[in-house]
Amino acid sequence: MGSPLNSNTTKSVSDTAASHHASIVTFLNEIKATSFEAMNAETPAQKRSLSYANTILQLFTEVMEKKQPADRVVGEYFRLNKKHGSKDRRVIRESLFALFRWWGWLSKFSSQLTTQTKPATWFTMLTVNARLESHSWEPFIAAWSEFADNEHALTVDDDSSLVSVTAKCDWLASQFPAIKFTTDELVPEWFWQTCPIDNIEQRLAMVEALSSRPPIWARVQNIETGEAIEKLAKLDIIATASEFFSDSINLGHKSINLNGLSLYREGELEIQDLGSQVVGQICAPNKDDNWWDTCSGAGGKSLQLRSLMLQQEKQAKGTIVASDVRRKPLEELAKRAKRAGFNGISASAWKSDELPVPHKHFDGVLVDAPCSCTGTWRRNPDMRWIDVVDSVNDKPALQLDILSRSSQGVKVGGTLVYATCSLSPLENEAVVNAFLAKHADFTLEVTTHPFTGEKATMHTVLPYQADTDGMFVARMQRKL
Ligand SMILES: C[S@@+](CC[C@H](N)C(=O)[O-])C[C@H]1O[C@@H](n2cnc3c(N)ncnc32)[C@H](O)[C@@H]1O
Repeated sequence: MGSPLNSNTTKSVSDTAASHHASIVTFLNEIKATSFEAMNAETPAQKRSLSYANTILQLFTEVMEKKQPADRVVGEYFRLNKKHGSKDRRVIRESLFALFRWWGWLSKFSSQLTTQTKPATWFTMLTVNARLESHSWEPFIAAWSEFADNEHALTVDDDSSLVSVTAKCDWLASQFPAIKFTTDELVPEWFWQTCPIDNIEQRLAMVEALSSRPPIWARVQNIETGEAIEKLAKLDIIATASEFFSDSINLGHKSINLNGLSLYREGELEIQDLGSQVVGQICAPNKDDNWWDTCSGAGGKSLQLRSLMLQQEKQAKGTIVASDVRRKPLEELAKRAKRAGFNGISASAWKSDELPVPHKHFDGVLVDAPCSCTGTWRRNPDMRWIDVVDSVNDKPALQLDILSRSSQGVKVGGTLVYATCSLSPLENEAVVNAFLAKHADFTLEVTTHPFTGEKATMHTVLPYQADTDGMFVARMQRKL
């Protein structure tokens, strides 16, 4: 990766992004103000496609205007609107998330399709969106295309030809020759400012990964991985073992009702992205170690650390203290630990700047710091359009503060691990280097990147290396 640019440049990018966002919200509200009833819907498919178009518009506008996560907005909508069946939900949900995935291109229509009315532009967006994703609800796509009243049919001869972002970009250019499209613009410009990648191939691989969904990754606990795969197969869930960690499985892309799985209810399966699992593997706790997970949230990594101890010995004496400034996630961790039947995990909330644990006490301290979460954009494509450059720039001071305070818990000879799910060197290498500059008693250790085999002191797990979220991890040791 290159080095992030200076604050003047990011300020001008930030101003441009804010004014673009405001004009998009105005555009969406203008469409909302017009009535789709004026469209001449005759067939049942046309009527239903209008209703979908309207719902998707309401939800999309709400996410963009209120800057609230799409998952929360759509979840609340379906909670309040029980009329939708499972097919309706699928069309609405998948179209909505896809709009965010391709918004870097689709948003251009708002200002550059000047020959269309605004509602017709919305139908063009929905049609192109469905084509880019190769969605299968053809009667509704055909209806959207008719309402769009386009000079082009917006069809794809062979869906299998649109497999890469480059192919999609070429198809789009062929449909709209007057508009210029590039693959870089599928993520906001500020991403490239804060996560600069000079190498063109790596840049394209990053866009490709951020424009597709990763599979559901899970960790198997208490039982053998093969046994878990067999139990899932009996329920028609095809799971495959990961080639990297013996307790990891890939559950594919279909959503799963976890509470319907006895494997999950009995604590033998925990959902955890494979990239996130790298962090526990780099911590590599010994069976009788005492670890402190200082930003535990609901404890995804606390559970992993304990599981790694128990894999070494069923009666492993090791312990984990989990801390967070929020109480609710710690309560959730207690439930998950109970479900797994894990003893040895306790909670101690941060209530002030004072350590909630003894000084120089722990064999290992994990700081999974709050961050911009750019590494999780594959799962939350909306975040790239509702977050701003400050979501990166605001974090390093807090991250350094948490890392410095947490480091006091490490005993001499003990391990300190810093991790984020950010792809930005500002939140990663720069924070570790700033910490080391003030803490001569800590030194970096060389570790091996599990996916690439590279040996280095700091690793960024890139989403395209093993079809995961992005993560950063660095391991240090206290010398004095
Ligand atoms: C990246 S998330 C942790 C995810 C978690 N470790 C997991 O594996 O599921 C960061 C966590 O840091 C917590 N946090 C935010 N500010 C904090 C602070 N000043 N001190 C400690 N934790 C903080 C947040 O509440 C959040 O749960």
